[in-house]
Amino acid sequence: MIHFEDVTRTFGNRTAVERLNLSVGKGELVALLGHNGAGKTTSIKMLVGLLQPSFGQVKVGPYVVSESMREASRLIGYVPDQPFLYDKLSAREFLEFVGELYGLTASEVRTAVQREVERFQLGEFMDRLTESYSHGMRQRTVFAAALIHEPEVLVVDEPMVGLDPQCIRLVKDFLRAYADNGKTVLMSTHTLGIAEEIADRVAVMNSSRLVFEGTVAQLRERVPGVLGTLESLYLALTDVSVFDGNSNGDFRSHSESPVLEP
Ligand SMILES: Nc1ncnc2c1ncn2[C@@H]1O[C@H](COP(=O)(O)OP(=O)(O)OP(=O)(O)O)[C@@H](O)[C@H]1O
Repeated sequence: MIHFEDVTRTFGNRTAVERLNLSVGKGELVALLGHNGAGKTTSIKMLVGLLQPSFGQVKVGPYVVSESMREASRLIGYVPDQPFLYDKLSAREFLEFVGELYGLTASEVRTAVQREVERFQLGEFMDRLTESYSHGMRQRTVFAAALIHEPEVLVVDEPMVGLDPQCIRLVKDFLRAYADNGKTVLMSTHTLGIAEEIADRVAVMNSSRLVFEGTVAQLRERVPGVLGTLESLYLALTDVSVFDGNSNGDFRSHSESPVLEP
C-alpha cells in the first residue's frame, strides 16, 4: 500500500534521505526508528506530499504521490509531529471543518465526528475551544481529524510524545486495532518499547539510510551477540562500529520481508 521506491531527498548539499526502499502492506503496522536527524520526518513528509523527492518516487496504493496528490491524500491520514489546531475552534468545529475539506456530506460528517468522539473519548471537552486543551486532548483531537475520512493509510510522526500512560494505552491500542482491521500504519517513534510491543516490523534509519528492515526477531539474528530488548539491538545497529566488516552497512532483511501489493 505504501511504497518508497529508491527515494532520495537532498537539501542543498545535505542528503536527508538516501535511496530509501520500503514497503508497508495492508494490515501492517511498521515502526520507523532512528536517531535525531536520521531522515524519518523527511521520509514521512514525502509520503504525505509535503515534500517532493529529489529522486525516486513514493506510491500510495496505485498513486505516485507527487503526481496524483489529490487522489493519494484521500487515502492518507496524517498526524504530524507538531500537530496544528485552530485555537478559536472547538474540537467539534475543527472535525467538521476537516470533514468538509475531504468532501464529506453533512450527514457523513455528523456520523464521522460521532465515531471519532467515541473512539478517542473526546466527549467531555468536545465543545470547548481547543486553545484550552492539554497536550493529550490536543493529540486525541488531531488523531480524530486524521481519521475523519477513514483513510486506508495512517501515517503518524512521534505519536506518544508528552502523553500520559492512559493516553499512550489508548493510542497504542487504537494503532494496533487499525492495522488489524486491514489498514496500513506507518509510525515514526523514538519509543522503542512501543515499537516492539505493537509493530509487525521495524525499519531503522541511520544517517539518511535504511539500515535494517524486518521483525525484531530478524533484527536479533542480524546483530549477533546482542540479546534482550529492542533498545539494545537498536543501539548496536546504529553504532558506527557495527558497520565494520560490512561493506555497505546494510542490515535489511531482504529474504524474509514480504513484498506486499497495494
Ligand atoms: N527543510 C530543511 N532544510 C534543510 N535541511 C533539512 C530540512 N529538513 C530536514 N533537514 C535535514 O535533514 C536531515 C534529516 O532530518 P529529519 O527531520 O528527517 O530527521 P528525523 O529522523 O525526523 O529527526 P528527529 O528524530 O529529530 O525528528 C537532518 O540533517 C535535518 O537537519
